[in-house]
Amino acid sequence: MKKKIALSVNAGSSSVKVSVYDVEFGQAPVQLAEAQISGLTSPPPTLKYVRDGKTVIKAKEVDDNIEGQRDAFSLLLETLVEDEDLPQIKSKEDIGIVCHRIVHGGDYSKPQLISNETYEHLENLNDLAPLHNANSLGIVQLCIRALPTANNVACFDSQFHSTIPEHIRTYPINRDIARSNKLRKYGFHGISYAFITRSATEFLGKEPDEVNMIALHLGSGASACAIKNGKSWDTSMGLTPLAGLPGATRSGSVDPSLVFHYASDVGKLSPASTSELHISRAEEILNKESGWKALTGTTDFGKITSLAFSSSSSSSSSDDDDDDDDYDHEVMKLAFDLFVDRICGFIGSYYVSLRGKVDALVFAGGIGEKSPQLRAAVVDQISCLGFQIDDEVNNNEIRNVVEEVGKKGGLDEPRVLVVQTDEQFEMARACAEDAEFW
Ligand SMILES: Nc1ncnc2c1ncn2[C@@H]1O[C@H](COP(=O)(O)OP(=O)(O)O)[C@@H](O)[C@H]1O
Ligand SMILES: CC(=O)OP(=O)(O)O
Ligand SMILES: [Mg+2]
Repeated sequence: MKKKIALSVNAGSSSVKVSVYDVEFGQAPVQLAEAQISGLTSPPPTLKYVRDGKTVIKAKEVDDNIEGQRDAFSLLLETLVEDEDLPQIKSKEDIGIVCHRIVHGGDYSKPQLISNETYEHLENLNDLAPLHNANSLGIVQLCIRALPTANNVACFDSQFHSTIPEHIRTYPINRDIARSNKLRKYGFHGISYAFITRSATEFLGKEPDEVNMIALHLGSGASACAIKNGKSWDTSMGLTPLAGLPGATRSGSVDPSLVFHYASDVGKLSPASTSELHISRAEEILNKESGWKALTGTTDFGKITSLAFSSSSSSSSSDDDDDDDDYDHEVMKLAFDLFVDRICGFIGSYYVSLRGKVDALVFAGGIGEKSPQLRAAVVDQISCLGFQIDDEVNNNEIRNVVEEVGKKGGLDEPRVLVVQTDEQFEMARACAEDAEFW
């Protein structure tokens, strides 16, 4: 009977989450601890640490030396190794497997043990996920050096979407160039969609190949996914994680010509390019200088929501303060309404693409799980399709992995669920099942 301690590392665009599992080959991983640093795009970043299901550190501000995902990971690893009440990791040698979330996996259709060859292959994909892949590979490098006894495994966000049919994943461009440059829809957040699909299918009491859903992963990066017979049928992100819905610093889909009218130097390499990541000004503008940050000045959608719903005629002491409050309220409401509009656009399109056979709409990700206002606004706009929110349940704190927030209507009426997605668990689960990583 083989047992190992596994770390699952999820480097998102605004956070790094690391979970520790006791893993037995072929069995479901058992979580021992979870540490995360969030708010990397809205400093100061904060550290949260949970051991044995109990919160040890709730939201400790960490100092400004945390420059990015790699620094955040170092601090998380230190937190775990130095915790005397986590006896399973007394030293770094106790860690047997590290599962890394790699957002762009190109054509890989299963997780890969990271050898020199895989690493080089993945490096070539860095430019196609400019907020993710190079950061994750930085963490992989650190693990190779700091944890020499561990197997490093790459798990891909794009893998779940390998089932998208050709007519949906193809862009209407020259076919030879598309083939040679591998230009097609890949799709991301797939580790999360795999978790969502299994959890929601079990909750609905259906067989895996008989469930149709529209799932929304709404976090710093946001996407929608149409799931047909348990498999990805379409998703809103594309060749890169820029397409589709807007995000914390991303524009989402805009007219492709827009960027050429935005500034004159957009074809040039950005000064922020490094030897690991080549990024043009155009990509930098649309990936890092747009989205909620550009529109409202904050990447925190919780703040956007509360200001959007605050009264615009507050009784501030001066006229200037009143003007500021009005501006905040107006621009936050604009951002909120814009997001609802774009999300509903995808739901409508996927509802038709799935021929109206939809068992459930699922909300997940930081915003999907924590914003009852957003869920209510979306469901209200799509009520013509039969979706209905239960206001009382929707406003309660979400405690279980899957919770129903829709009104329980007739048998044929689509359900509305919230899934507390867990990408770290999904990666550890996949690694526990594959003998190659043991
Ligand atoms: N109470 C809240 N209401 C709305 N949005 C929230 C709330 N709390 C956190 N968020 C949003 O969730 C986002 C983080 O989502 P998450 O999925 O954890 O991010 P990442 O993409 O880094 O993995 C934050 O950017 C924040 O905007
Ligand atoms: C793919 C993606 O955008 O991921 P995240 O939301 O974690 O940044
Ligand atoms: Mg994420």
